[in-house]
Amino acid sequence: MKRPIPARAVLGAFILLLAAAPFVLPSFYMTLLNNIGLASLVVLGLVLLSGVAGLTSFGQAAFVGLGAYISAALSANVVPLPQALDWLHSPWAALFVALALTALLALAVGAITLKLSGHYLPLGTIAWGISLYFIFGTLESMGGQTGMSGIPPITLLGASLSSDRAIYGLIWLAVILGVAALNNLLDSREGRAIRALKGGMVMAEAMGINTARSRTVIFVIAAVLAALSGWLYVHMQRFVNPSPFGLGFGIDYLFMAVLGGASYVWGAVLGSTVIVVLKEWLQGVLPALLGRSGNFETIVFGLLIVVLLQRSRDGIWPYLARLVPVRARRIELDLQAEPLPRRPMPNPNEVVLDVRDVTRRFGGLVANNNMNLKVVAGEVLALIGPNGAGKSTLFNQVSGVDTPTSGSVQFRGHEVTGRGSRHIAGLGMSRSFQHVRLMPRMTVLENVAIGAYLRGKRGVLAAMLRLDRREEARLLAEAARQIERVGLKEQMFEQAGALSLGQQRILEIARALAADPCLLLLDEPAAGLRLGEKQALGDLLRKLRAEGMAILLVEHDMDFVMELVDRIVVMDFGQKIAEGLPEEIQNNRAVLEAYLGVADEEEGGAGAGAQSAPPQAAIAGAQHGQ
Ligand SMILES: Nc1ncnc2c1ncn2[C@@H]1O[C@H](COP(=O)(O)OP(=O)(O)OP(=O)(O)O)[C@@H](O)[C@H]1O
Repeated sequence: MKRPIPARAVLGAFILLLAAAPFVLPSFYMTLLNNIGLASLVVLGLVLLSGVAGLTSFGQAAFVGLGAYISAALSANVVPLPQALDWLHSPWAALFVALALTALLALAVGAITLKLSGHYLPLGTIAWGISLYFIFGTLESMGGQTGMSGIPPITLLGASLSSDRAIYGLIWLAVILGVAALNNLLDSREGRAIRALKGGMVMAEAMGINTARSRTVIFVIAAVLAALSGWLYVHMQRFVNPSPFGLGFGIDYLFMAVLGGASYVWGAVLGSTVIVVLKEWLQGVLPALLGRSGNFETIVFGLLIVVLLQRSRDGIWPYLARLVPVRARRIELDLQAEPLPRRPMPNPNEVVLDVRDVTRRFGGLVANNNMNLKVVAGEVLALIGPNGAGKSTLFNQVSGVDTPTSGSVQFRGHEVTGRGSRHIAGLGMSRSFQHVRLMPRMTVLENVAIGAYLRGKRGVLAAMLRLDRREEARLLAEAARQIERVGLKEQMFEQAGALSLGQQRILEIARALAADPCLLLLDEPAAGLRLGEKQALGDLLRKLRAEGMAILLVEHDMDFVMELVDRIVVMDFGQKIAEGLPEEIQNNRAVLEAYLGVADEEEGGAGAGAQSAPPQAAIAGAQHGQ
């Protein structure tokens, strides 16, 4: 097996090669490299948007056009300006105007399109992609479909970047800075929030992440990167017309992202390189081979997409990474980092959660019917009941995933009925899920750090510029402490997807604890755990209870419940049928009936059997049998 090369050495070699290129390569290759760099900038945005966050956009070429057209209009004096604003005609000033206007338009377009989900979102991006393209064609003052020339080159330190060789350095500087900024972003609090978008809105919002904001932020970043590419392009070509900004190019960019490896930042450069070079080569070879002219390369690309999607959805970056193994930078943990501030715990016996007459109807089905329960600080309350009793539905009403049809939920004295889960998480309620919701490709440490999202403040820009390191060290140290606390220290740097289901459940508890909650909602925490793991979980929950935490859990494992909890609420058909101490519940006839379907004693049969069995075993046995 090859020894991995340090990432810095590979990057250094790559930059050296890039720096040497203008001194050794003929003009044709400089044009090719420029085109690769320009495409890479757009595809970088797509990696963030589609690969990392799962939002597919076909419309990026239109943003390239926007950057190009705005800069062309300003710098070629198409827009008449008063003399005081003459400086706006410089390509550099035009760059800032182009980026700012593109960001504004992306905000507006994003506000409409990003509400769409599933395949409606890509369709939405196609719609505005086409619209913008046609708008460019209608700009008569800029030559309409024919286009316009006379756009000045960029000048830098008195030198005019009018040749391919001259502008090459600026293009690739932008690419390298773009790669660095995105890598920095993804390795930060906001980056984890963006990566969590792929895990679904419910999990991300429950961790306090404003998913709508995160989606908008990456949409704007991707649009600005595309506009930057457009600016460089238009001042390199010194000519603009709508054709390079149409839907076909939008598809090409997406293909570059998929081919390179949509979830790898460097995959953007790889995908762009392969497609730009292949296109150039095929455009020469295929017409000569077939004896007539035409865009035959499009057919080859179509076939290539189909093969790629079937054989390697992760693109070709993983193959390259295997060929040249790079030693990834391991996250550095500073366990001495100043601990994050903690929220004050509720007073002993303070009512932390108060559920009053909560009813939730789904059409004709009443999943929760006038449910009432209270959880006090320093108590573990179990919510039990047969499958379909309505426990998870109640969890959703409490945690803000869903809104009750009627009734109210109060958390620490705040009315939280119908407030979103993000708001409730901010007040100190944190949860795990019945079906684990974590990011399988992120490490255990990073997954748990998502839970601490609300305990940090540094934003996207600070992350890109690496100004967030102190806070980041504190967040990671907190995540590491919670991981140790739940007993997953050995697995800290493993991918979460490689853990057993039981360990993944424990990870979710660590993630919930990283939020510093005062109420913990655990949905079937013991499911899939081995005996030793269950005992360790029980010990942990007892310790948390002793610290004053309130815990509400849904659980089917009756041995686990009876040994651990202080009180039990039993549900059946959406209603509360019993409430009391574990020993009271074990002897409660209504509970036995609910679990075993026991009829009145007089009817005998199953009822008689159930009566003779020890109640706890009867409940547990019935549950397992379901
Ligand atoms: N979004 C929904 N739309 C329609 N019906 C729903 C919805 N969510 C839950 N239900 C129904 O509400 C009832 C209660 O379901 P719920 O998942 O809350 O039960 P549960 O007690 O958590 O069951 P389990 O122990 O199997 O998880 C079920 O009949 C279920 O089919």
